[in-house]
Amino acid sequence: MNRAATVNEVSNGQQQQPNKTKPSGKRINGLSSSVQDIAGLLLFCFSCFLSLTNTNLASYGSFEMVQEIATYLLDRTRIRPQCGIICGSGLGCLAEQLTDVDSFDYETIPHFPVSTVPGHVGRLVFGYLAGVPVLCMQGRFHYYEGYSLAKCSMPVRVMRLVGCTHLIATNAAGAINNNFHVGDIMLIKDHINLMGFAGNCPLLGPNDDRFGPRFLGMAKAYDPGMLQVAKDTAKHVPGLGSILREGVYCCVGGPNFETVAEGRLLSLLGVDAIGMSTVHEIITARHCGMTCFAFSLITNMCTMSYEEEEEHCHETFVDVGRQLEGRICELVTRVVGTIRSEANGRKKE
Ligand SMILES: O=P(O)(O)O[C@@H]1C[C@H](O)[C@@H](CO)O1
Ligand SMILES: Nc1nc2[nH]cnc2c(=O)[nH]1
Repeated sequence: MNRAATVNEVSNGQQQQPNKTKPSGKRINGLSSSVQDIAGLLLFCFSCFLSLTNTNLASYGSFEMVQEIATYLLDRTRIRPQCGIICGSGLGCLAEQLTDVDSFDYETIPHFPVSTVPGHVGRLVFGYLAGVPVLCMQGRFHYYEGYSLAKCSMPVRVMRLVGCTHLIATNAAGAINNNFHVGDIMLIKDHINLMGFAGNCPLLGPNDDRFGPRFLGMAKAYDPGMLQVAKDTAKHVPGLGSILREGVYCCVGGPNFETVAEGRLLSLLGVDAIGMSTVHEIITARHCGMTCFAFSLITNMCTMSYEEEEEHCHETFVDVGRQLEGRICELVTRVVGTIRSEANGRKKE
């Protein structure tokens, strides 16, 4: 049995020891057999709960499984992407910019989860943006949909195995920073992995060195070069400079939005915007050596006082994305364009 198969079997709970229940009818510590039966039943329920919880947290997608998905896709398209793009809520328009596309609905791809959130179409789109071969995830997976963080981020490993060296992740987020406005674009310069603080991480479980190292530095998670390109782009795209911000993103599990106390706490921690994605995707991408760039579309202001009206509505968030389509597409196209020049530069060396 190979190591990756072991990872998977452990995560699916199939290799666990069967419960060793005590034979009923005997007296232990003076307890009657019916009390013991109830205690045994409770123990059984508790261990089922634990194993379910573990399945939800543990790793998903052995190297072989991810490779099978990559091969399935590469056998069906001639495009060899250099950059993966993840479209956040209301940002699916990015995929519509691609030319010469080959699309795959998630349902048709082996081992792929399905999208359950409105505004996340559920399609992988291969194509060209600014002449660069790219792979767009038109719809991502969130922890609150019931997927483990490893499963949410598994497509990033697929991107890597089909050849992507770069990742651009986008999301919809609520602003904590009160200098921000709805409709701003926040370039992510760093993140706080709050779920990781509680021991939940996409890299949980045995490490497969074919993906990346066991221990991973995250100090340069967001590539300073790509960040600079984005800032420079703002000088050339009308209406972009005035809405471009930079800040720290934090992912919470969701699907509920934050309480006032939670918003205030995250503000104290140095968070500028809160969302429900991206962090685990970036960790997974950095683990397999990808260069990362990410931004948040500010769709709402987080409710920071009890006097404020709470105005959080997913459908409205999706509309904010539609209104800014032009500038967002221009930003992403220009950033992707530099990947082509980078690759050409390397060829000439
Ligand atoms: O996929 P993203 O992170 O853009 O989605 C955000 C977080 C929730 O899924 C949703 C809330 O409206 O938008
Ligand atoms: N957690 C969280 N996610 C969001 N996604 C879009 N807006 C928000 C928000 O206010 N909070």
